[in-house]
Amino acid sequence: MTKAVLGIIGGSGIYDLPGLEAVEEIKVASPWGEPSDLVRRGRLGATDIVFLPRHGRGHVLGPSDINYRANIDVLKRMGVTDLVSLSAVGSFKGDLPPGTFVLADQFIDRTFKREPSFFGAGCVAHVAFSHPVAPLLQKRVAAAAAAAGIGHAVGGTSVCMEGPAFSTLAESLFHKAQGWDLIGMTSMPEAKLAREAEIAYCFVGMVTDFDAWHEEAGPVDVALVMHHLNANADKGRRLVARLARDFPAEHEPCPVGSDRALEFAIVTAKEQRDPALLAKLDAVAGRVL
Ligand SMILES: CSC[C@H]1O[C@H](OP(=O)(O)O)[C@H](O)[C@@H]1O
Ligand SMILES: Nc1ncnc2[nH]cnc12
Repeated sequence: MTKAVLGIIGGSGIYDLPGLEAVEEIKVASPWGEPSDLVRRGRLGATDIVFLPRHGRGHVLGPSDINYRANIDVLKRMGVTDLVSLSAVGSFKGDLPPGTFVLADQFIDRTFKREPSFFGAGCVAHVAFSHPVAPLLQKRVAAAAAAAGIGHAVGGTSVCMEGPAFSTLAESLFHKAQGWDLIGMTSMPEAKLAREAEIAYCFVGMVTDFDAWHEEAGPVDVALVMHHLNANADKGRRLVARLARDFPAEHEPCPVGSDRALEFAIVTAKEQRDPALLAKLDAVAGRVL
């Protein structure tokens, strides 16, 4: 029996959660470096919430500057069992227009400048990741979106680019031609690291634009993103409030194994493991080390 703690990562436009009660701001130290900001712990009704703005307050970090490992590590240290990631995304589908919340459940990783794992030389691990999103958490988020009257779609593939520049027209047409649904800059390696930390993960892509492919809408720029971001941010906060209302007190075991991903993942022989790396893994992998 594990007490559920709901983590929320706020993306562009979501730097706080105004409804949070009994809020404490906590500087959580991480052996993985500096997280994006102080974490804010509080309650929404009966649910414990831990909030972290991905880009930091004032949006000081770009997508390649974020220390994704430190962010996931501090959320784990705060007891987060279930994590909802809010993210502004572009859409490749005419029927997923700006304002739609898309609960994508597959990712394509096209990043190349980020640390993708807590593990490596001295403690090698390979987690299963065929189903990166936790279905029960996703079901709860979808139910909350429906109850809050937020237009949403369940399922889809989101490609994560390095950025920070948006895509060229050729890249956008290429991504669209693959049949992918969304594009963003932050789902990777966030979702991979959440899996390594045995945290159930649900991605909410809040559509702000049609990237560069749409002839009438014209190519994406920050002004367009910001225009839709503010309305999306209010809906994102409403979604979290509705989700927290009925969130179970106990973490629900994940049918795809998000919460026990390390059970058989570590392959380095016990006597060969590097004590310095093991010390850094205390929160993420303490359960199995
Ligand atoms: C401000 S537009 C591009 C920026 O917005 C998205 O951020 P997030 O995923 O944190 O909402 C996108 O990934 C880029 O980082
Ligand atoms: N079109 C786009 N490409 C990448 N990241 C985004 N975030 C919001 N819109 C985006």
